[in-house]
Amino acid sequence: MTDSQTIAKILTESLTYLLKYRNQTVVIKYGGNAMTNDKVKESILKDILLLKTVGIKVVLVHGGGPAIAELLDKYQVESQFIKGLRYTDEQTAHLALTALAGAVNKTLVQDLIQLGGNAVGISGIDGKMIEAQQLSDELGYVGKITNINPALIEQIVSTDAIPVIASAGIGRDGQIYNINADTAASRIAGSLKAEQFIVLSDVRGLYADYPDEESFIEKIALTELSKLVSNGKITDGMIPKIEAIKYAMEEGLGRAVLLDGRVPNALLLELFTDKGQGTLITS
Ligand SMILES: Nc1ncnc2c1ncn2[C@@H]1O[C@H](COP(=O)(O)OP(=O)(O)O)[C@@H](O)[C@H]1O
Ligand SMILES: CC(=O)N[C@@H](CCC(=O)OP(=O)(O)O)C(=O)O
Repeated sequence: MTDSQTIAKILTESLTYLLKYRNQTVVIKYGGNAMTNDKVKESILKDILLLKTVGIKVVLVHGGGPAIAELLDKYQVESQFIKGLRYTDEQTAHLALTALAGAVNKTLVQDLIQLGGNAVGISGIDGKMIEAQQLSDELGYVGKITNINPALIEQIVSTDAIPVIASAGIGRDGQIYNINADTAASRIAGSLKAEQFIVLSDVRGLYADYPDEESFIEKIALTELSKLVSNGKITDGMIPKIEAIKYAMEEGLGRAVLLDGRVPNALLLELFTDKGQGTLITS
């Protein structure tokens, strides 16, 4: 078969999937660790643009842990994580917002536009999209999400632009909170009643005994997941991801996928082929 015949065959075969996902909402959480390599980032953003171009309602929610860490370092502010969440004092809250809603958010928008698409960058503060209150005294200004107002996201989705959302929240009193991006993304996916929630990270997916390759999990149901959590097999940054997915599933989310953003075209392979790539979590 010639190259062009192969391309035509692939396009024809993808028709089933294109029809399946057209007009469906797909929320993608893009973690900061899968942003640090420019090639990986370009591949992810190209996939996201392709999804939008074929009529999928794509919503991008991003983190930026490494960018926050870099800014904190610059200002010599020490940072510590408690169960995967960053202790956030006033200065940390300010710098986290500066990094996430500033450079990270706007660079993603810039990149999507440079690649030929369109995007609108906002944070959870805009339009009171993510309402929050203090999660605990222990964590300072880390927010617990009390409500999601999805109207602004829906408005952007109805245009040619992809909403690019930085995780931050606002209290009733106007206090700004630092919100873990996995939590923000899963709650947004739940509130939009998304058909797919995809978490892009720098790990292949979920392991029953991380990092033992043999223990990689292709598919797991929510009930089994709870057992892994209580057995202490999920640690660090994986804790908020799993907690977030569990919560969103209790709210009605049907399935979520933990995907390795470092794999070229991971999103296309996941959505447009039979063979899933990462770990599929079902409700
Ligand atoms: N059971 C597990 N399976 C997979 N990863 C795990 C597990 N437990 C802990 N982790 C850690 O969670 C990390 C992913 O979370 P994180 O670094 O916060 O990603 P991101 O910045 O993309 O949100 C992995 O790189 C791994 O070190
Ligand atoms: C409360 C809390 O931990 N907030 C996170 C927000 C960014 C984030 O979640 O970024 P990743 O997705 O890259 O990890 C933080 O300060 O790092």
